[in-house]
Amino acid sequence: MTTHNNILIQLGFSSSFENYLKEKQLHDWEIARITSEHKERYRLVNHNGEFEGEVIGTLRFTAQNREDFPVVGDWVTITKYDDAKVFIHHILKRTNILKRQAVGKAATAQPIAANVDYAFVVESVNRDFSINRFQRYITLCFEARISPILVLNKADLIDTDILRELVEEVNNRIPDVPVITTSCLSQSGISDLQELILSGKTYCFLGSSGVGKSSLINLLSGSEVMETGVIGSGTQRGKHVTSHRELIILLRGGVLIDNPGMREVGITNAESGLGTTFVDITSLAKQCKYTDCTHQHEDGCAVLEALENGEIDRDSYNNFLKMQREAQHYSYTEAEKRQKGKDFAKMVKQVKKRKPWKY
Ligand SMILES: Nc1nc2c(ncn2[C@@H]2O[C@H](COP(=O)(O)OP(=O)(O)OP(=O)(O)O)[C@@H](O)[C@H]2O)c(=O)[nH]1
Ligand SMILES: [Zn+2]
Repeated sequence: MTTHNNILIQLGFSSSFENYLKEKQLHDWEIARITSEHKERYRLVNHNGEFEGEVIGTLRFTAQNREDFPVVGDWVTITKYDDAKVFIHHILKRTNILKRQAVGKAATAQPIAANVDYAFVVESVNRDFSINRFQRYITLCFEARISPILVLNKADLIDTDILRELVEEVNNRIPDVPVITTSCLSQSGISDLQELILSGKTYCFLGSSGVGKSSLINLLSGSEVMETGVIGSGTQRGKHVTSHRELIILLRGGVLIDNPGMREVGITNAESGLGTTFVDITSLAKQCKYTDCTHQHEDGCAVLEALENGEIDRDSYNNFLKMQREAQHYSYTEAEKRQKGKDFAKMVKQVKKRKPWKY
């Protein structure tokens, strides 16, 4: 039993899920984690190996939208009906969910991954580099209650001095988020990245196309991907190797999520994340004369004043306005906002407490 528990913990199972099982009287059920989803066909993994699954029963009939179905990273309860086939009955309460929102379709956020602890936000240091984009991704992470880690990849393409300057600039603009530099070509910094990956935690990779996410994932997983035979015991051993697994379990610990949806995660729905990325601006905003100040032309605007005095960065300010507009466009319901505000404050505390890394 202990071995089973250990494997589940390695796969990302934690006390919050355990508490949920107890609370809902589900603790006698077998549980598994979703590793991929394709048209309502699921792949799952647990201490007994890998399975194919489908959603049945109450879960299926009460599901109203896409979010009510399992996504990659979800923990679910299962029953086996065949050697490697299972029915999925319940989704354990998610710690968070990452969504993708097609531009122009304000109402349809598509869930792509659940229960993600950390995001590696990747940019390449050559021509497309943008701190604003970093800020926007970080905001998205905060919104989803995911702790961001910034990765400046393709370090081989620029001078060490310039790289150092870039890191300094990022640290100045985004002080409370860890920054590391990597090169997939020379493999420098890859071990730093590896060190950040903790056993039992789940990581995703965000960033524009071509910045090197796949290359990083390949280097991190390499030969160390946990194969079915290692996870499974007895009859399932080595039998059902999943070729398109989107949840990669590293042998040395840690779970990486790499699915196609992740590549399209844009920068929307970011309103409640604004407060952390732009903490200087939002705290100033409280001193504005008008509570509904837009910080663009009003009398007694503390933000504009600080901008004039050079106390806040103009790029940050412009970026803040842009994101504020986007966030309003994709705004949440009031109830959702209230809940998010609470969760968010808790998360900010956690991130600050966490910060075990220094550049
Ligand atoms: N010079 C250099 N090239 C790199 C590095 N990392 C990745 N590349 C190259 O950059 C290109 C894009 O890398 P990918 O890993 O496919 O990028 P991606 O972020 O996964 O891109 P999408 O799949 O489109 O999201 C490839 O040609 C890589 O070989 C690096 O550290 N240095
Ligand atoms: Zn103002």
